[in-house]
Amino acid sequence: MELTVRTSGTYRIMIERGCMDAVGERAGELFKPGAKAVVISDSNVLPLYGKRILNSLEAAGFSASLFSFPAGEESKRLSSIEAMYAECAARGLTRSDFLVALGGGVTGDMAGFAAATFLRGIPFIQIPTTLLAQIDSSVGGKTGVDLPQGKNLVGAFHQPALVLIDPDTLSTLSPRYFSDGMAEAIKYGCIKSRELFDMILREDVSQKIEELIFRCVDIKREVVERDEFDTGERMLLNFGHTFGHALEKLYDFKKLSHGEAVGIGMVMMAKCGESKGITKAGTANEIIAALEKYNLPTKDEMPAGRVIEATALDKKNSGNRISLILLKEIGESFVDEVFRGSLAELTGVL
Ligand SMILES: NC(=O)c1ccc[n+]([C@@H]2O[C@H](COP(=O)([O-])OP(=O)(O)OC[C@H]3O[C@@H](n4cnc5c(N)ncnc54)[C@H](O)[C@@H]3O)[C@@H](O)[C@H]2O)c1
Ligand SMILES: O=C(O)C(=O)C[C@@H](O)[C@H](O)[C@H](O)COP(=O)(O)O
Ligand SMILES: [Zn+2]
Repeated sequence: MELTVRTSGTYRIMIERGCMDAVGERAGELFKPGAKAVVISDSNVLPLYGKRILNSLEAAGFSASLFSFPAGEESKRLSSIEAMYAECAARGLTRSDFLVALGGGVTGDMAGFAAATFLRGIPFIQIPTTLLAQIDSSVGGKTGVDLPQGKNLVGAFHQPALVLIDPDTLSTLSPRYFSDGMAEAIKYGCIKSRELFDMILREDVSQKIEELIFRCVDIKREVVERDEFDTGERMLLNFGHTFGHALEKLYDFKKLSHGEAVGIGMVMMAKCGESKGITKAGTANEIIAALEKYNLPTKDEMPAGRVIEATALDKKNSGNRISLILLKEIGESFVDEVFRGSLAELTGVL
């Protein structure tokens, strides 16, 4: 299966078992013979797949090397980017060379940010190896890192030159991180497709993984093509993230994974919408059922007041107003800008 994304950069997304071994050949269509490549991966993924990527790039005539950082969200910080710059400089990368992000969303977001900023921008390829990265983070060009003050507070838009999605890599992924990706899949159903939501809720998605990836990525492609720089419709992809990101930050990026936090955030937002009569009654319970099917948490003990307070640095704030992503019902979402002060009245609902 294949898709093309037409944004500030136009690029192909391939969804095919084993396609990571074709990275050299595919890169050969984009970069000059002999170009240098630094493959960026984390300490779990590099030993699993690093050599295959290196072999494929070298067989195609590229001069490739591997760079890894300690796995986990806690590594998604500026000091890791500095280490990546040092590696790029040590290898003498120029603007005709490229990076390869091999791993989950943490790897993709950071390698993408290093690529966006080293020499003011060099190209990069995404080879996502988690379900979350395959259905969401590898596409659309949001790159960046967390700060202790909040999630993804530093970053850049930088589209990849190519995305190679190899569903075979999911065979080594832990059940926790498979579930993590399912939270973002549930998000796509919530914001854009009742049919996708029903498939996720009622069918065995492990038997239809390519279809699931294709459907999610195709939704993301459509949204990002219409609003690459996140000024309107793209904010819908942030459903569940306002409270989700706040929770991740409140636990110092340690307790909850991104998907777990977003799942809780989606339930909270659906409850807010129901309490205001905006969201169809019963929607929060439908989301809870979908999350439970994939062993995801549906609530957290963090006091609602603290969660609301921690949304102060959310990027959807503008002056004293914040854009919330709400559902009319499963499959239909919209952006609603409200006064931040009005969030306080939600504490009783959450
Ligand atoms: N840029 C975007 O549009 C976007 C979208 C969604 C999420 N994100 C970001 O993505 C990050 C979460 O991504 P994630 O859930 O992939 O986390 P992750 O990159 O930390 O990967 C999760 C864990 O799985 C391991 N792993 C990865 N692939 C594996 C494989 N095939 N086999 C065995 N282990 C493997 C990793 O080493 C890690 O321990 C968050 O920082 C989030 O903010 C970005
Ligand atoms: O691509 C987008 O746009 C998204 O919002 C996708 C989200 O799933 C993802 O978590 C993204 O990194 C959130 O971005 P942020 O702008 O809220 O930091
Ligand atoms: Zn997300």
